[in-house]
Amino acid sequence: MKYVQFAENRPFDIIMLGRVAIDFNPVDYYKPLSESTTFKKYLGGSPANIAVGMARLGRKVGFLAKVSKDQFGDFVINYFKKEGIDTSHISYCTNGEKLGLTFTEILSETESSILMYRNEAADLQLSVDEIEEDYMKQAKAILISGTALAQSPSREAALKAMSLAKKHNTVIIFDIDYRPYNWKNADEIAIYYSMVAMNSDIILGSREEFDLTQKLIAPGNNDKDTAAFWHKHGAKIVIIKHGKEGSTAYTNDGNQYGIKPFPVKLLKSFGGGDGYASAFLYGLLEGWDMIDCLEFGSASAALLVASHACSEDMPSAAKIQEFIKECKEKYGDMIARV
Ligand SMILES: Nc1ncnc2c1ncn2[C@@H]1O[C@H](COP(=O)(O)OP(=O)(O)OP(=O)(O)O)[C@@H](O)[C@H]1O
Ligand SMILES: O=C(O)C[C@@H](O)[C@H](O)C(=O)CO
Repeated sequence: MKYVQFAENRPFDIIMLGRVAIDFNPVDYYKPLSESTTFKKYLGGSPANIAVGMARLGRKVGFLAKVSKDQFGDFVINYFKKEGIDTSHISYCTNGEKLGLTFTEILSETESSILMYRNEAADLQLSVDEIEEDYMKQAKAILISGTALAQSPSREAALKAMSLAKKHNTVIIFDIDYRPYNWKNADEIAIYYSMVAMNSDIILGSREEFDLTQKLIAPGNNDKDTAAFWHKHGAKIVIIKHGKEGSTAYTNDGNQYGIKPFPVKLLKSFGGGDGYASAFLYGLLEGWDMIDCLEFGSASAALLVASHACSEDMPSAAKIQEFIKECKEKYGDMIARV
């Protein structure tokens, strides 16, 4: 075992559970959203973007979700199919719930934000009935996105998937992925985030996301204490991201590995985390050393924050390799060992 033990001979490398949405990113950017008139439509939602990223890196990906029974729901299913993602466990909502819509505001070369419409969101309608034990044991890993925990019935569906994954030694990855919409209060966030983090092999989040997760059980931790806390509770890899300051992976053998971001011209501040997760997990499944997984993740993240889309611009392995090579030639070694 290098860092985590992936079960061999399973048809799926990873199954994602959580948010699927539609992104509308402005074509006429560098102005407030209130003034933008033209948008480009993309598949969106963090786990959906990660699914596309990993599929483009050649991994076999499945997805557990509900989508709206309309043209946008069809768009998601067709897009996933085109990318080679298994849609056998994606079903349509039956009570008129709609896919969430996300509008990106790109104000300037350094400032961007998102505006989400997620009332009665389709992805939060996933229920325990849709989590089949047989599907969970067909995957090497499952990724649970934190937004799936924001409301029932998706909350219980995520917890059921986690329990079944545990039963079948499917590696559990928790991407905290905090989005304020749909949560009621900070205690609720802390209760459900910590429940999943306690059972996860790999936890990915920003400092703010770890603070939210630990609010009730280990408040006020710094990064090292945070990692030690989750290692004590069973996590094997804890990744703490600090946006353009870079990120650090803490492994449960007591080592830590830091990576700086690759220099790029930022277009939007969203999607970096999704590029990072998909390329990092790809490296881990390939059995690479931690620092190489981080480098790949950081490079994909940089390509994503420099791009217009979060899903459509997910790079191939060759593109990431080429980008790393070019950056190293221009700027020297990116690896910040800490
Ligand atoms: N300005 C930047 N230039 C290059 N890389 C960046 C920049 N900002 C972020 N990144 C990369 O993206 C990674 C993830 O960013 P961040 O810490 O904001 O995660 P996140 O909140 O999960 O992102 P997301 O908005 O996708 O959910 C960073 O660790 C870094 O590698
Ligand atoms: O759904 C979101 O959180 C915002 C989207 O713009 C984007 O697709 C994303 O998920 C980035 O993490």
